[in-house]
Amino acid sequence: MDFTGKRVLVAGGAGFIGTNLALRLAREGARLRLTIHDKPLQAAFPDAEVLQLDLRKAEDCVRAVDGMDFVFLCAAHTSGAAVIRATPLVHITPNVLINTLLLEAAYQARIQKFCFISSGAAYPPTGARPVTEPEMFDGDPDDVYFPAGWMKRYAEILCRTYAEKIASPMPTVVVRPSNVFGPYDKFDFGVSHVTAALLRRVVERQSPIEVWGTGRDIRDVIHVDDFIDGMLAAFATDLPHFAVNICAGKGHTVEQILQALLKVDGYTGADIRFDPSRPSTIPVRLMDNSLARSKLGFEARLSLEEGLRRTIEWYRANKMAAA
Ligand SMILES: C[C@H]1O[C@H](OP(=O)(O)OP(=O)(O)OC[C@H]2O[C@@H](n3cnc4c(=O)[nH]c(N)nc43)[C@H](O)[C@@H]2O)[C@@H](O)[C@@H](O)C1=O
Repeated sequence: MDFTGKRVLVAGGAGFIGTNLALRLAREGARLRLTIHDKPLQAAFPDAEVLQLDLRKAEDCVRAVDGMDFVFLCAAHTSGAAVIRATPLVHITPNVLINTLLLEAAYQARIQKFCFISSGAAYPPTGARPVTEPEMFDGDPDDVYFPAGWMKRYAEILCRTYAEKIASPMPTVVVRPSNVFGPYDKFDFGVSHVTAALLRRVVERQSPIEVWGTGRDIRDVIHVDDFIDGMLAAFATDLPHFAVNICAGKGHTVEQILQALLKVDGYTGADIRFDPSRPSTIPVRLMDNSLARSKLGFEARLSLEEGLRRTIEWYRANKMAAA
């Protein structure tokens, strides 16, 4: 898809996905508008228009979308296992407000296409079988993701509503990521996801290396560059509504992710301590990537090791250097 000269809103331009997406779209010649809320941009965007807004307010959503061709909703309250376990509701009200108000504002502003980032965590549990797209509503999400899962599901239903169920519809794309990692992720242990947390412990040569849970939880992890490729491929389809898994299509235990990090970074003889008393979430989450392969020709290119190597390099240059 040619973004040259297109007016593109990246809502949540200071976040992990938003920063990576905006960097890509800037390279592709888009005329960017980025919204920020309470944190500054993480990267330099000399040609972008930057608006500081509170997308939980309808009038700010109206300002955000005004004059745009395309909208990517990357603004969201997200965090890892610790927050999900301790305070599962913190992700509900703000996200419900942002999702509903920005969709409505985009529809009223006659935006050409809207992209929503859902989550693989919204699916019902399928055990060791990779979950496919039609299964999203086949039962409740896993209990630990019941609140956040239904919040994502309702936003997906709204995306379908605006695209298929009303007059003058607005095309919408829903991408369902697995566990994304890479540059500009959150590396603060209290809120970070597993890959970022373990990467930081390895790079900082912590000893012992603490791992929450048993290390046997299984996740599909995907580097953010691959995720952005998949998201933009999904955005380029000419379907009125399309929902697709963007994932690597294979699983690794938490212990395997840690071992890969140790190997890539040359940390030998690490003293690893698994702590089952620390928060864990879903034991296994695998996602099927065949729809993305067949419909979009998308497949993640980076191996786990290469994705980790690039992220470690970025972390050293940007986070360690700044500390
Ligand atoms: C896609 C999906 O991704 C996320 O869901 P998650 O995979 O459940 O979250 P996570 O990455 O925090 O944990 C994965 C597993 O890893 C174990 N683990 C070990 N050691 C650490 C550790 O140090 N930190 C963390 N956070 N986890 C650790 C931890 O015990 C857990 O069992 C959400 O953002 C969700 O909102 C979402 O959409």
